[in-house]
Amino acid sequence: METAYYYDRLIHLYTETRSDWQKWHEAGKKGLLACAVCGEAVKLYLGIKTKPHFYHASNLEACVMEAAPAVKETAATAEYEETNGFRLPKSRSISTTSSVPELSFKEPKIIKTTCDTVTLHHTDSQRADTYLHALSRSGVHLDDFQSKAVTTNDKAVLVVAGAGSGKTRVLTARTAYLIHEKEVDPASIMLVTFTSKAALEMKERLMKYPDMTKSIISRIVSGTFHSILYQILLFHEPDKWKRTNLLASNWQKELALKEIGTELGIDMKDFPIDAALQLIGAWKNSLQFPNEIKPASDWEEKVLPLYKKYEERKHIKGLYDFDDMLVGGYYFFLENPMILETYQNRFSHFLLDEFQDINKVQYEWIKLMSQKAESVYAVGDDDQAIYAFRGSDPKYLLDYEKDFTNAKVIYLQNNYRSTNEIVAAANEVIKINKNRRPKKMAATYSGGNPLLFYPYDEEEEATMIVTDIVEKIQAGAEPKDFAILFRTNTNSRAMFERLSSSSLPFRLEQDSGSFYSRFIVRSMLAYLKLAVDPDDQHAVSNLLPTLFLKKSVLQDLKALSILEDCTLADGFAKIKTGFAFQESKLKKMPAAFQKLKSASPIDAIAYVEKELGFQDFMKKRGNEGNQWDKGSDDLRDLKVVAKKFSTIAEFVAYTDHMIAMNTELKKQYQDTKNAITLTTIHRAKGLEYKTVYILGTVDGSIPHEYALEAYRNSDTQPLEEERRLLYVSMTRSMEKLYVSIPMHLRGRKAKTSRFLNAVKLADLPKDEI
Ligand SMILES: Nc1ncnc2c1ncn2[C@@H]1O[C@H](COP(=O)(O)OP(=O)(O)OP(=O)(O)O)[C@@H](O)[C@H]1O
Repeated sequence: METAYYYDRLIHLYTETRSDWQKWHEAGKKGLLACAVCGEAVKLYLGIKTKPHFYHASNLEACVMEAAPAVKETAATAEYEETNGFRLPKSRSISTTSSVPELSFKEPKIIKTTCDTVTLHHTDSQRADTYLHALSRSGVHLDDFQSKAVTTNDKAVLVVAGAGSGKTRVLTARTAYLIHEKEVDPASIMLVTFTSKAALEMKERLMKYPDMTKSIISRIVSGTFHSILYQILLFHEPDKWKRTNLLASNWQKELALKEIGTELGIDMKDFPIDAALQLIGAWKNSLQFPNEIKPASDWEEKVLPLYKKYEERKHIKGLYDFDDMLVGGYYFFLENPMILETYQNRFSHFLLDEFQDINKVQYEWIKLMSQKAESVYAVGDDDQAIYAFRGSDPKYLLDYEKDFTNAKVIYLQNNYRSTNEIVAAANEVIKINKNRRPKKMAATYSGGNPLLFYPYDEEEEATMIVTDIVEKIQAGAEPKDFAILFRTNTNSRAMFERLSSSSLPFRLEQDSGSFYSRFIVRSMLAYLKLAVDPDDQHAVSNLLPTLFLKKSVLQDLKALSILEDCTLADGFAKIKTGFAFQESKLKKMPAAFQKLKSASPIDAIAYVEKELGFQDFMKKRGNEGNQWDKGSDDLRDLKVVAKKFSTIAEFVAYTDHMIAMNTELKKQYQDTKNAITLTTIHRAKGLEYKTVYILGTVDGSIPHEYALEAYRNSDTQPLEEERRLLYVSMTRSMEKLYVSIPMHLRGRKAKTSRFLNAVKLADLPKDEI
């Protein structure tokens, strides 16, 4: 059915405003839609594959579309007119006979792949080595590439392990092989992993290998660069590196930077400290020290003095952070050649995981340590290098043969994780990158094609995904089978909200707080909150910076409200700042709050923006900060939500509820193993899921706007890293991959990610709908 009653208005799906579908979907859930034939409650179906339609919640076959009356009345369009400072929607009549609007439902497409684009590499059961025989008998099968990688005798080896090619298997088998077949003392093996979890996982896997014992495994030196170096430093310089001197938490570093910034006269309120710390970390990991840096942008210029003082402060106070473990460790060995020699003599075999994400200090340290080693064995995938912003550099993997003479490079090109169709599509995307080792992954089994779908915007995207997950769970899937991947935390807002209002268990893997607590968002919401509650102190303190007023004005307002018996909102008119222009602006505030009270949230936001100086504030403050998050994006995102509400009271109550849910749900599902994963692509690295959804695959999101900006300035590296991010996200999927291409993002028309130009599309086969 394509028609239904919304209250007493007859609506038609394919002749009315496309942007209303989400509103109607929600109305259906609240029982506000009725069948145009029988009057029974109906809902609006918004899923990925099947065309949207109204359906009876109780009986699917109850009425047929033909019986529905024709739509005659007028419908709102996306056009607006200005009245008294508010933007109000203009009405325009349409009829059922009008042509289908531009934004009708866009059918999903599949990524077309031909089976001969990838050929399966054959595996070989002939094992020359006794230990590999034993491994095979115990269930650890290795293909030809893997066997070759495990048994190589070369001194410097680079295993280029494509996505899902079993690098963990190879690393663990290689470790066991060295011990059992080559009789290497486990204590002379150093196994470096990207995370402590990976080190633990490898030890657990090793336990299942033939002739492995706990005591053998415990003698292997394994862990992250940080943990290994820290143990060494703690052993040699226990006082300097004692635990109590560590700035272990982010908040400790943030506090230090905040104090330094204030000392330097920088306004640190809402300064993006996390991004500054990230840049400082990247500099340190690339062994760039404050006096040598030539800032390459305004942002770098801003952070450089903070970096300098931050280092000085730690030095004076005898403190250190995680990056110091690496830099300190490297210089410790440079300055103590005798100790260096002891370690060089001790470690004969270095095994290095995730080599594509190694940074300069780690690399230099390994080169130093391994000068006398029998083998340096690096495993990584240049197509999965995604940590440049932290100082990692794939060039070490790309230039391996230049740095390690006579290095042998072995490729693992069988992907055991994903279907042929997913692997082929991912190959097509990544092969456009120039800065890579050419390779082509081959899959080991076939399945369904990856699918592209086209929601109207991020709201509809979230709804479609939830519908799809619910259907799959009803058909037997489990919540843990699903991952929803997004580029940056702000891309997860709508998805988080939709999952929160469903009963699906999900885990949000992110550190940042709620979208509604972000600087620009809470500043704008402060106006709306004061319109609803003129005595909301919290709102006043969030609003003051937008009017360029000091924090202390809150105290003045409180005093005024008592002395003059008025609300805090009315008090604005009586504030004395000493600047005539500012005071005359403040005088208008109480009337403005009154006006806002009766406006719809979207009109109210437009009014605050244009009439109350918020746009000026945004220009001066909102876009401050780093290249990833922009205040203007947040405001546009807020408008997308605002459109869904007709009163400010409802809207602000919703935002408060979402802030509470952010904390609540994090706690609720923290330990639930069987939950949907909602995570950034970065955090999904190394993981695999049966079904993966990629959100917002449009230009400006993937690739991120900062990479496009760099590209416009002739720097292609960030764009290549963004392409790798798409590759990593595609290859997390084992069986089903859904790529979402919203037609609008943050209220603006969006364009399909340029990365998808590399794939060929076809219609979804009828039997798959
Ligand atoms: N020879 C093999 N035969 C069958 N399955 C294998 C083989 N090698 C690896 N696998 C399986 O393939 C999957 C992918 O392996 P693994 O997670 O080690 O890949 P990876 O190289 O680390 O992937 P990525 O780099 O994409 O995270 C795992 O489920 C693993 O058990």
